[in-house]
Amino acid sequence: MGAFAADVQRVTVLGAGSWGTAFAKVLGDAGRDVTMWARRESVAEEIRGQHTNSAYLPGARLPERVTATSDAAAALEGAQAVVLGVPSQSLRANLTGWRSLLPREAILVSLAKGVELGTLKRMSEVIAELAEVPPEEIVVVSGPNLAREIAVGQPAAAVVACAEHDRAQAVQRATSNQYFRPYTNTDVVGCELGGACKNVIALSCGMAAGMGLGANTMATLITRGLAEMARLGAKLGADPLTFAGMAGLGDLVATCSSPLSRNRTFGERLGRGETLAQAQAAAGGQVAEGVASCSSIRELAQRVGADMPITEAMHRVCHEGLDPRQAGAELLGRSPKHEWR
Ligand SMILES: NC(=O)C1=CN([C@@H]2O[C@H](COP(=O)(O)OP(=O)(O)OC[C@H]3O[C@@H](n4cnc5c(N)ncnc54)[C@H](OP(=O)(O)O)[C@@H]3O)[C@@H](O)[C@H]2O)C=CC1
Ligand SMILES: O=C(CO)COP(=O)(O)O
Repeated sequence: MGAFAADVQRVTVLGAGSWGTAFAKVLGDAGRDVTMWARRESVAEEIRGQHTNSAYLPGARLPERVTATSDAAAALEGAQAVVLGVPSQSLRANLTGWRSLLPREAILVSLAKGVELGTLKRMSEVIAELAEVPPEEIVVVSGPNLAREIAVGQPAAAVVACAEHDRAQAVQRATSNQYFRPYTNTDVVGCELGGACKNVIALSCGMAAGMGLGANTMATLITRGLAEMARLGAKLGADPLTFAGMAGLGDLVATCSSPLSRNRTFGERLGRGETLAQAQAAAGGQVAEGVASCSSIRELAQRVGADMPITEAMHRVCHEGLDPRQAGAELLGRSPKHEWR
């Protein structure tokens, strides 16, 4: 029997946005007792009193066993697992405030899909650094999990990754329910890179859609996006198979094709000719992780010598003012090459 054979019953979810809230519902529907931390007391009050989070997940109802507070210390008391559900670029600042409150034995779970600007760290690396625990102990959840679909109980699968397999299994048990099927994996690097990179590829697919382009272009971007994330993964020690799984191809297909994706929608606006500021304003404060991650992933790729032309193009469109049409022309104008070499 592994160290985590006993069930995790009390879970804290830090972050009450789209995915933090939908994930709390997944846990509640799996029979766990969940306390959420919301940055705004009004959101916590609505979750406590009405079991809804109407700003983020209209139409969804949370189980009775999910409650919320805006007091992080109260939320974290007695937690057996702590789920980090805030955006990637704010994780360090948030965790700096929470680190002294984390129960020592709690399993730490990351939901965030991004690479930190500046440090170029994956989210599990940021968590391990601030919580002062070995990186092998951090659990990552990733996969094709558009929050609004999960929140109304539409069936989906995910991957729960941790180098220590019994920790992944404990989180797998805590999140398995009638509509959510988590698989385990020990390749944390691959799962995190898949989740972060697909947001950048979703931006490119949205951009293509905004320019009126069709299925062939989408399939090309998804397939070549998969090739470039796998190249980065190979340089960083990921298992190539991971990219064919939930956190790679699975999440690419969902995010690149769904109008519910914030990254795809953001790209679509750029493709229609809106500026970065206009697209940001239209997002209404909700995070499109690919906008920051295209820069951090590009830098990581340069550091390890991985060729990532779509990511490079997205960085130049988002942050250097390159016209999306010109980006497309430049991608097509690259010198001919073999599909894999
Ligand atoms: N949405 C989805 O379908 C999925 C998202 N993810 C990933 O989960 C992570 C969280 O995303 P998601 O829940 O969708 O994000 P949202 O933008 O929907 O919500 C972010 C949440 O974090 C809070 N927050 C705390 N500190 C900050 C800060 N400094 N800046 C911004 N927000 C802050 C927000 O509070 P407030 O409400 O007060 O702004 C809000 O509760 C991301 O990395 C995302 O890629 C993964 C799978 C699915
Ligand atoms: O990660 C997601 C689906 O798996 C959510 O994607 P968006 O952040 O683009 O909405």
